[in-house]
Amino acid sequence: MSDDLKRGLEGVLVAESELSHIDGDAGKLVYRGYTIEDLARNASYEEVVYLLWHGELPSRSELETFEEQMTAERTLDEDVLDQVRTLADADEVPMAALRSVVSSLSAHDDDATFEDVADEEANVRKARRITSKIPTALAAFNRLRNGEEPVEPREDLGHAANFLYMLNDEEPDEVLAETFDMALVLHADHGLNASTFSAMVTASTLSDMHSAVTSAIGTLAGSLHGGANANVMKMLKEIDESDKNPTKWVTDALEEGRRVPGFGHRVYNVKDPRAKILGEKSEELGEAAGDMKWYDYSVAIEEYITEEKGLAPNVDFYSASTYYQMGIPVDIYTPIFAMSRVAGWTAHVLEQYEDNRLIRPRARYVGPTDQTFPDIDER
Ligand SMILES: CC(=O)SCCNC(=O)CCNC(=O)[C@H](O)C(C)(C)COP(=O)(O)OP(=O)(O)OC[C@H]1O[C@@H](n2cnc3c(N)ncnc32)[C@H](O)[C@@H]1OP(=O)(O)O
Ligand SMILES: O=C([O-])CC(=O)C(=O)O
Repeated sequence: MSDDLKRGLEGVLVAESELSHIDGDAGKLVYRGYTIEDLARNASYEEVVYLLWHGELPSRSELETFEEQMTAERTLDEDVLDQVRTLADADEVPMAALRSVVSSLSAHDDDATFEDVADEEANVRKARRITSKIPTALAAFNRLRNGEEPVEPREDLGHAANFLYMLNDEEPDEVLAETFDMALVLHADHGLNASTFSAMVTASTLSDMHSAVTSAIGTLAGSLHGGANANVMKMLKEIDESDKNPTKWVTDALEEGRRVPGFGHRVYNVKDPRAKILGEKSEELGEAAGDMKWYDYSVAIEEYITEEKGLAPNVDFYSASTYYQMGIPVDIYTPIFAMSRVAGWTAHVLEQYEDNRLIRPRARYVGPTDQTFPDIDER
């Protein structure tokens, strides 16, 4: 047993996985051997989900069947919708609302059990239901907190387009639907990131799929992980409202010891390939709107931080200005990340159950030893 301390488990190999691979020096990401660039350009989110869960890309007929199965699970049970309403009325934080709702989905899932948690077919069905229902719950939550009634899912729209439709009560145009679909593809999996690892730890105790996804949502919410996308947009807006240019604002922030959201990564030593693709999308959206402000601020910050700190943008940096220009509310950026990443979480949970070993590391004890228990009146 080694006594080397690996803080944050940095670089520690804890599992074998066939799902995704990151080459942090080359800035390359693949899902099951397909490059992220190829998938972003050619695959729909549904195709990527199928790839992650079933090991290969679907044929046309397999995809049709899969899309029908996903579509059939979109509707929320009335009780769950009531819970969404209650959370919206309480003005709950969107990630917390999502965490609570996903947890309670098990109450209405016939496959939910703590008995036979590793049943693969049941787990794929549960993963399908959770993945299909998250967009409905999130769109309904956003509408209800704004005093609007939820919009029923449509069967003739894909996963991405249907979400935007339910969010806005308006069918998105092709550019918006395709951009959003691509964003979902880009966020679907990413090795053993913290939230995925969290899901795996939960599954490794032979707890169930709903618990694993609930753990993962809680983990994604933090500002060092998925929560950074909303913080990037808050920063861009703060810059816009200040009398400083982006470079000055960031210089001051760094001098105050603040971290700049959307920069740095545990695995990438170069620019995240997803940030490159999202940066292009952000630029295209700016050009289409005739307003390059958000993209220009982002580029100025990227140039400065790369030069000054040697840090490159991660996925959260350009997703922020992309979503903003699509009219998506800032505080649901991280729930949208979850809406996509649920594919990866559940795929890793399936892998974990397949070859399970309890995940249980150790801490080096540095506390006091040999203490004598004092009587309560002597403390
Ligand atoms: C989807 C995702 O989860 S992508 C990541 C999203 N998170 C963010 O964008 C938040 C900002 N980024 C960060 O906080 C970090 O880069 C992390 C958490 C992502 C990675 O952190 P780690 O691998 O633990 O690197 P670590 O925190 O040791 O940083 C190394 C050095 O770079 C600095 N650094 C890293 N990121 C940043 C940043 N965004 N702004 C300023 N300095 C930074 C650290 O201060 C540290 O400097 P030091 O050695 O002088 O103390
Ligand atoms: O891999 C990580 O540590 C964080 C990340 O980029 C992701 O989860 O997409």
